[in-house]
Amino acid sequence: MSRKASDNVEYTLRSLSNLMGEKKRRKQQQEEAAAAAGERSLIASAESCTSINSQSTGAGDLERAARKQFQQDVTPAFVYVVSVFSALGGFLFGYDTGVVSGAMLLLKREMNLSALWQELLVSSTVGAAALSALAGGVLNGVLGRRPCILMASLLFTAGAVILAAARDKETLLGGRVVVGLGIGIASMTVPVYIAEAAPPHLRGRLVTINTLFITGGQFSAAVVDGAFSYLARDGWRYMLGLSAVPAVLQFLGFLFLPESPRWLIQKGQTQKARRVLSQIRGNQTIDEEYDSIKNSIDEEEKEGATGGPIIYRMLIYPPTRRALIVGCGLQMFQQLAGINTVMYYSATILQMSGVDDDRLAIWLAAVTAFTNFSFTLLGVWLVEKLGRRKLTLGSLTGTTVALFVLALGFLLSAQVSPPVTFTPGDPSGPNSTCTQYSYCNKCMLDPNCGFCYKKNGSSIVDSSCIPVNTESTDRAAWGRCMNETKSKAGGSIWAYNYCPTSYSWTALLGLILYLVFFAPGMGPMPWTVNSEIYPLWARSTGNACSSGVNWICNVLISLTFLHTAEYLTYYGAFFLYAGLACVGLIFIYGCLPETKGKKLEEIESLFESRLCTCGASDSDEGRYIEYIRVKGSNYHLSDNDASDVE
Ligand SMILES: O[C@H]1[C@H](O)[C@@H](O)[C@H](O)[C@@H](O)[C@H]1O
Repeated sequence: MSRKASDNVEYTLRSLSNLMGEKKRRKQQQEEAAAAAGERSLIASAESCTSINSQSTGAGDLERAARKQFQQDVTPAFVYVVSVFSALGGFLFGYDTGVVSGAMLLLKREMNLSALWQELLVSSTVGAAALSALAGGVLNGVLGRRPCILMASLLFTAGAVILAAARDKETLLGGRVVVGLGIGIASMTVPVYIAEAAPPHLRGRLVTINTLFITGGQFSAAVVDGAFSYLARDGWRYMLGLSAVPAVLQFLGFLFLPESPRWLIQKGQTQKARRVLSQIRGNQTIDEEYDSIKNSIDEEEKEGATGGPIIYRMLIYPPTRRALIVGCGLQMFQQLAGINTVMYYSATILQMSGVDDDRLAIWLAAVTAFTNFSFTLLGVWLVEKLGRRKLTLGSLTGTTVALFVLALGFLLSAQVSPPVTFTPGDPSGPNSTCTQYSYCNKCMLDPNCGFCYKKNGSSIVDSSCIPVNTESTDRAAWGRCMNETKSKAGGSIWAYNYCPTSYSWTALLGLILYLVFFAPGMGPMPWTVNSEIYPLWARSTGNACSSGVNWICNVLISLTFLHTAEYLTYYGAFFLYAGLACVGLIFIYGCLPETKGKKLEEIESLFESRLCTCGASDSDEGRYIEYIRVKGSNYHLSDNDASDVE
């Protein structure tokens, strides 16, 4: 800022302080008293005051200048360091869930893995993550956030070492379970830790960075998969073992990073909490924030004296019960909208669209992961501009449309599905089911069969339906497509899981649209919103439950996709996801309140009215409360009302 400009700001800030005058101080005293009795009244006063504020443009300018000044000196670099080191947990979550698909291509050959073992290696991680996310609630409450993050990084490191050194499939399974335990704990702890350390005006952005790291981890995994796929032997050891690097980095970083100040206050370690809070707030006075956290904890303790397990107390207390329903609902709809099916089957979708080279498909899958990553970046930018509610609603609307486009793509492809024109003799006997199908779409829906064809220009010739090789779906059990080498100039092409048609590009369009819309909102918001909607006493348990729901629905959707497609066909499955996304849209429209800019201690009041009327309060922009600091003194933005400026 130039000297002149900064003088101006100083001048306006000084005038603003003067304007506040005696009346301001009196009002502050009243507010402190009100704060001790609960902070509800602040919201009401903010509602009325903001409308008066908007009448005075001059006051608006002053506010803006003051806010700018405030934001400049409240965001010390340390809070970013804390967030980035925590978000390495998100990176490992993404890397370890993403890397397995590429590693599997090599592993299944080298270790001769059956389909059951392949499925076990993929889903054991997700299953273990579901269990440890649920258990993470207790661990977080008892041990604190920092030991849980340290524990997760140790598990990630141990898992990576076990996997890289594995000699048999049983050890691989053990390693995948250890990694899954780390993922579950990290997925529920990291967002909570960041939310508790962040200042309110940056909280959404910093927590969303964690999801950026998740999708960044998935993208890095895709690149590593691509690079090591050229290594015929032991490539998978590097793919699976490389995650030890960020895991060790996180472990070392967290040896020096502090515990969450809110957890420390809750456990009565107030001196330490003060030290940590001033460390992460840099040059700012922390008294107001400290008192507000302390008051709300004292109040919670008085109210929560009823005893019993936390989950029981959450369920009998309406605001936390509602928050839990909203949090779990968001996580459930994130998975029911099919993100991991789309990511997992992106290779198939790409092949459908005419990519018939394996290597190219692997690299294009990296492009898909990159789209997910780069549009999550858009979410990081939008979350503090649009707010959580608008971002989630916009994102899910687009995602639903994309799912319909995907479904239509599969439907059109099925309708113009190429016929079987060539029926070679089956060496195992004449009655193989595959050779009895007369169209590709029937053939592709049978998991035991694949479509083998040649291309003459753009038309499909010499097409047959052949049983798939029991060891690898990459080739036919016998005949022209037995060899994995693909198409190349006039050769035969093996299509497993898809049919080549001229409408295949609609599926590619659907895929791109899906990621563009899903990534900025539905990807990160369930994690972000869950990190902020529970009061402190219920935060670990609430996040444990909602993360558990996320992982359980993840297993459910990815494991049932193939069967769903078999019963309902591919387009039927995507129509089903689109339908579920519509239900999610209604739920979010009705039930998700806006939490942008609010202090964690204020958010509970958003769930005080009946469930699914909270969405309505979003239009009430007057509920927005912001604290700004002018020349070292804290004051409430709503104090700048007409009577102060007269
Ligand atoms: O928020 C994340 C992200 O969207 C990932 O891409 C997805 O794989 C995860 O399941 C989800 O929880």
